[in-house]
Amino acid sequence: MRAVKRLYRHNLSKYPGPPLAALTSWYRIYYDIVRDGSWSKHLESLHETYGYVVRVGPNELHFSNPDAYNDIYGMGTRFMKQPEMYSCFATDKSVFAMWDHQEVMNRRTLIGPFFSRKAILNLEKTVQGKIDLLVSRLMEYYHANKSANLDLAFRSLSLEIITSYCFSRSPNALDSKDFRNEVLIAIDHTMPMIWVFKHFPLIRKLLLNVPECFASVLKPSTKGILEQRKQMGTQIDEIMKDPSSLDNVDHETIYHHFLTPQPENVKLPPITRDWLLDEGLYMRFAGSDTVGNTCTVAAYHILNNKDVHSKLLDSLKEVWPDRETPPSYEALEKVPYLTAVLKESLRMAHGVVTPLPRLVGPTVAEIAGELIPPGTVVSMGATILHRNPSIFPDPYRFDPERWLQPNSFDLEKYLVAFSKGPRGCLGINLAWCELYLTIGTVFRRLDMIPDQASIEDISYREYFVPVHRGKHFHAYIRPTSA
Ligand code: HEM
Repeated sequence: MRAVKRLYRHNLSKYPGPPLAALTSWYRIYYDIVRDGSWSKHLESLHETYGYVVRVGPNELHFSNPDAYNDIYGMGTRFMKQPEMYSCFATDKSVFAMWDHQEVMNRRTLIGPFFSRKAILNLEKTVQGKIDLLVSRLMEYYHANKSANLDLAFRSLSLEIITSYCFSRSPNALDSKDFRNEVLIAIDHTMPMIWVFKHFPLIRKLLLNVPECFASVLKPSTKGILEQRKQMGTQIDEIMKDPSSLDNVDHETIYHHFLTPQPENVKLPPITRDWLLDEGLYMRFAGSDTVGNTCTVAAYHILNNKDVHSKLLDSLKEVWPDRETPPSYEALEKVPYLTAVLKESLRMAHGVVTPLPRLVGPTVAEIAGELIPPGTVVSMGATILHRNPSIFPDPYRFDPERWLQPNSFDLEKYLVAFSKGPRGCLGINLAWCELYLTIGTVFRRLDMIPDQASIEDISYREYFVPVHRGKHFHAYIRPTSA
């Protein structure tokens, strides 16, 4: 009876899609868990078969029409994030997982100045210092005549930057042997669990409440989450016990902002350990692999395309003639070819690969010309937009020139790696700063040669963010000649 209702008498019955998807959420579970992070790939084939709007779950629609992206995520939208998806990161109290619109706006206002362009410009020297350290670590591979794992190297760098900035602590990620830092290993073990957490929330609850003495006997994929919480919890305990300890750090941290007393009319939850822990864990996750992945994808394509590589180096030399004297971040931002390379890297890396689910309501919403009933989960994946051949011809080709044409400005609205609107990326200024300084510095100072590279090295499984598995992209390192 329920099956008949879902198929024929549901308010989404008129939308095309596989009947099994309309009947049960096990359809999605199969692609998330059994086919191990392959949902967004599958969505591409569903759109080829069923058109621009597909019923992909009993209560869920996915769109591929470019206009839909703005209707779902753009400025002025107020759709709630789908709780089932956002709770699976086990950071329920973070701004990322919150859904009350006003509360989110208050929280974003509180932390916004910490990630403003002004704050990031003040941070430039710190970021450049960490990148210089990465370059000198990579030079050790030159002296040892060994190839370096660039995936881990870039992720170690972004982890180091975000941890130093947000918490004024260093995980010493760039000092770890072969960049195998324990936080990165914990993230790698944790990410595949998100689909289990999403579809089976009871497992998440049980796991997070497991006594520490049992944590050591859990398998690595679950132990990593608990370890991460424990490490960050220790710092928060110290701060909550003695807030004046924050006076001794050399720059502001996220805690300085979160612990600032707010006017009474600003609706914010009381400061608790759980809140600070969830914010901290999410910030570290949001700020590390996203930037690291984009750098890896950039490096892979630059090094596998001689023309792009030499044009990039020539354009960098114009603003950076003396190898030992780096220009400022603001000077690098003005190098058109570097900017084009970074935009193309963001397009190919996507940022977040899982379509970001939003809940329509409280009234009917118009999305790409369709009237969608309240309670429907809607989404449109960035991969679908970034690979749309009518917007980005030959979409699998890394082609920075597409961003340098007279009408390239029109393309900007289709680059959605940072998403858009009221829930767009909060760390976007920091991300751009890291991308300019990292790719600028690494390619001005180092000449790299891929080590038996294939596109497989940057192919990914989808665990919300892309996780590059298998061999990882390696390259031999040598200094540039001048
Ligand atoms: C290349 C780098 C980055 C990319 C591509 C990226 C992408 C994104 C995307 C797509 C979202 C929306 C997620 C959603 O709606 O569920 C997001 C949100 C967010 N990002 Fe980033 N991000 C990057 C770097 C950073 C950095 C460095 C930080 C610093 C901590 C950061 C902090 C955040 C936060 C806090 C949110 C949640 C905002 C909210 O829900 O209101 N991101 N990011």
